[in-house]
Amino acid sequence: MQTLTPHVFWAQRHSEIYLRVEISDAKNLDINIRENVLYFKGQGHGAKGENEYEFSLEFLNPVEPEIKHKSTQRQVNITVRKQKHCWWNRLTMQERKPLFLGPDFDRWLDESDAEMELREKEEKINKISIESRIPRDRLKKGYLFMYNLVQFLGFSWIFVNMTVRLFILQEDSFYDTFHTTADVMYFCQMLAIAEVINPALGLVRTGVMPAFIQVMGRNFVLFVIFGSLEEMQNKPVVFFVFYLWSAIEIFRYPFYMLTCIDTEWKTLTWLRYTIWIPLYPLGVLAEAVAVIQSIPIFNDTKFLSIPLPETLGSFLSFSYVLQLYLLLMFLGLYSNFRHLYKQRRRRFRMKKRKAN
Ligand SMILES: CCCCCCCCCCCCC[C@@H](O)CC(=O)SCCNC(=O)CCNC(=O)[C@H](O)C(C)(C)COP(=O)(O)OP(=O)(O)OC[C@H]1O[C@@H](n2cnc3c(N)ncnc32)[C@H](O)[C@@H]1OP(=O)(O)O
Repeated sequence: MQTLTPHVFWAQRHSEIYLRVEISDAKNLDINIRENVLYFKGQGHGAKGENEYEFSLEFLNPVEPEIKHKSTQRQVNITVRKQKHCWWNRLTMQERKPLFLGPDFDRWLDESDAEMELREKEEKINKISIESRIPRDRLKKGYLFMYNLVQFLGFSWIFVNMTVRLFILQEDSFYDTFHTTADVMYFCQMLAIAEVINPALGLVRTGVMPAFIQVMGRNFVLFVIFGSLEEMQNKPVVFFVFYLWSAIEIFRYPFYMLTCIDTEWKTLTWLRYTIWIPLYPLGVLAEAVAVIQSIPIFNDTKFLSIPLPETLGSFLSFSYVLQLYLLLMFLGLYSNFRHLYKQRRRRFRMKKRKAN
């Protein structure tokens, strides 16, 4: 068996070199790159029958040392990655083209065609990634739409129920708000925990902290102050707290529902980003009144108080937690008021920019 040089054909793209070695049924292949030189050795069937074949090529520019090769019945295909994404003037370091080397016209492209091919490939990838995002987007919007719809229905029921009772029973309706609406309020506020989870999972573009302050603040008042103290449940303050909470939500949730279907109703947007200005401080004030009214009840009943060792006194009253909570409440009000103010400015600035 003699050692011969095979015919080798080449083509390039911006990031790769393709070599086609004209030997069929190749075996015992040893192909590697050392110091930017490709060494090829192998047995196979070429123009002069079954022989050993070998060649080497020193590349014009640096290439990656790892190569991919595949031997078929007709040829050996080699792919080498360029270190830099660029177009080469020729393949080898030596200016004169080796005699055994020629262009692979099946894969040959000039620079501008290769660029076009690259752009087409990128466009295809972008299209695929957009297409794969569409069902996920639909699912997300569907979930948010349903969530907002359920909340809207819940808070509307509370608001309408309280309004009708106010018209019919007038002041008397203040005293049984809890017994007539608490179940629905429990349901809506438990569900509202999703409002902390949604931004945490990246389902809505907003901060986790404002939602956490909002949901935890309300749930503390609802479950701890009203829910656990029967003495609080027939106080008029429940009416004011529930009325103020639901008054904002009957605008906020339909506003979100419309954003889920990429629709905007200007009046609703204005209401969502404006009526919190009087409602939020009033809501916090009503909640603060509820907390203050509950302090003597917690003190008298010792409910939720922590028993202490005798040397330190008998109980650590829950009223200390409530006093701390009152402070937190005003810090929460400040933080969320600032957040909502920023959201309002961002929203109306965006609209102005769109109008110009
Ligand atoms: C025991 C531990 C306790 C620890 C806490 C202690 C602190 C206690 C402080 C308590 C203070 C709370 C008082 C409060 O309870 C009183 C009241 O509620 S009174 C009634 C008036 N209240 C309000 O007006 C507040 C209403 N609530 C809110 O506005 C939100 O809950 C809030 C998190 C405060 C702000 O919402 P957000 O940050 O989401 O702003 P945006 O509405 O502008 O939304 C931003 C973008 O996200 C999209 N988004 C958001 N949610 C949804 C959704 N559910 N579905 C679809 N899309 C949603 C929205 O469209 C915006 O997108 P884009 O910018 O693209 O338009």
